[in-house]
Amino acid sequence: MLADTIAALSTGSLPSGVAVVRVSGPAVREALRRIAGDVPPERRASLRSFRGPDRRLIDRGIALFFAGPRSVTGEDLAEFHLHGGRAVVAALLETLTALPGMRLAVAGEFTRRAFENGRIDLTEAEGLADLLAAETEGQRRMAVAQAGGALRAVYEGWMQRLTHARAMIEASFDFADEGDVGADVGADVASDMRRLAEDMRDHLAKAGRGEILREGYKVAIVGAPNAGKSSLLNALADREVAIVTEIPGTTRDVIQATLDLGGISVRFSDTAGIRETTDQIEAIGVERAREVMAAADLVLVLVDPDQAPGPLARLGELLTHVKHPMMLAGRDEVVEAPPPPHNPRRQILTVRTKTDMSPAGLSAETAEERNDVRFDAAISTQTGEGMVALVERIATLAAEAAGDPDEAVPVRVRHRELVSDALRVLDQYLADPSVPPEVAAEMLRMAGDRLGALTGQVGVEELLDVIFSEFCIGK
Ligand SMILES: Nc1nc2c(c(=O)[nH]1)N(C=O)[C@@H](CNc1ccc(C(=O)N[C@@H](CCC(=O)O)C(=O)O)cc1)CN2
Ligand SMILES: Nc1nc2c(ncn2[C@@H]2O[C@H](COP(=O)(O)OP(=O)(O)OP(=O)(O)O)[C@@H](O)[C@H]2O)c(=O)[nH]1
Ligand SMILES: [Mg+2]
Repeated sequence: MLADTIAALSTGSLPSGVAVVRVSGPAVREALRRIAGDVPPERRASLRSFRGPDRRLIDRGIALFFAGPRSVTGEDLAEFHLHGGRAVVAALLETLTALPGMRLAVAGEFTRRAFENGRIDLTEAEGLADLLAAETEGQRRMAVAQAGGALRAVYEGWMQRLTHARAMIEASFDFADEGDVGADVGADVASDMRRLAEDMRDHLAKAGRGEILREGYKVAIVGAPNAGKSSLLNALADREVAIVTEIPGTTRDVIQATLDLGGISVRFSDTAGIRETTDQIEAIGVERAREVMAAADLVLVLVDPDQAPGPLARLGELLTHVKHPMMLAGRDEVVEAPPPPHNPRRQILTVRTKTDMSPAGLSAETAEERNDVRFDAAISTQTGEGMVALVERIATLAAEAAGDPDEAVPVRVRHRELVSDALRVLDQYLADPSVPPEVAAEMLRMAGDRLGALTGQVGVEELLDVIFSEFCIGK
């Protein structure tokens, strides 16, 4: 596969000001000679006429040549910078793919070659994928750190410690008959492995933060029908995402809008008003609201204090629901379906809505009295009152939950699972470090293999297609 030379448009959709076509592999020099007339000096922008097989001019543009292994892919690599017209790019790609050994690249293939040639490890490749997908400053910072080797450094550091420990143990059983070296080595090794297990536990404790940065901080907007949930979503998104009417039970599905709050992607979900209902469609909506609530990082519980205090209109009762999302009101039994994974970091903010409508007499205190719970915020989507304060509050909570984007934390489920696997084996060893040295060494090898799978050194062949297909063509 690496024998092929690959070509692709690496810049965005056409037409564009300039388009960059990248070519990587053994036929690069020949392609440059045929199309640009010569192999330009390495790593220098050179103006050339690009010509087709008939020697006719395709375009005049910039050619760049990177000799392997000093290139992104580790192979000979050329870039053709041309005018970004559809026919211009099509003519160049046609000329290129007509050359022997040349074909179009598949998605992620340049990056995959960088990996296969040892230029980057798997966590760096994942970081690049995230960098291309980054939409907020937090996502960009996290991805650029990971693409630059922040996670790789952590995992390779751990692997080195495991390898060192194993070497010490293996040396001890080679020289076991030369006095009591073995016992001392065992104690030293066990104490460093205990520290390593702690480092892994700290790292795992931060997994949620990476996932929040990468996938977004999830905010559920819940409350009784007509509380003003969809109005809040629309006000936040600054457009009519959800239908708003004065009829209770308007929203039946989960409606989402994503905002960039201080560099963190925050995903708001508007939900169906929670109440007992015989309407089958609405009931499904209520069920979905519970699921969204359970998985959220933050639940905004909205209450319109003027609303007739019917079932679940009172905040106290509603909160019981929010805290136990899978329990149905007025029923003792838990819903049959297995509860969705309950987010342990979940926070709750109570929000009083429609402050513009409250009769003059209904002070905040009275509103709280009526609802037997105090409100964290009070808003009117009509006048905008309280909106800035609420958004700031959410932004602060999101920033706290996401933590420092520059710190190397596990960002994918894959990272969390493999580190957990490694830690499990290590803990097993630590539970009884006095096992025979052969067994101890084998356990440490197993833990190291799990980390090797993280960086792509060990048994990940099946995974590679999945990871690299995430990229666009030309990357
Ligand atoms: N035109 C262009 N811009 C681009 C890229 C590209 O491929 N082409 N990149 C695509 O991702 C990024 C830059 N990444 C790059 C990473 C390494 C090397 C490189 O030549 N590395 C060699 C030499 C290092 C040196 O001399 O400092 C090496 O690592 O050995 C080039 C670009 C973003 N901008
Ligand atoms: N005066 C005033 N009316 C509001 C405010 N927010 C919402 N409303 C009105 O309250 C009614 C219900 O608003 P929605 O946003 O649809 O309420 P909801 O919670 O999404 O309702 P369901 O989807 O039925 O659960 C509509 O008539 C809105 O115009 C507000 O801040 N002030
Ligand atoms: Mg609604």
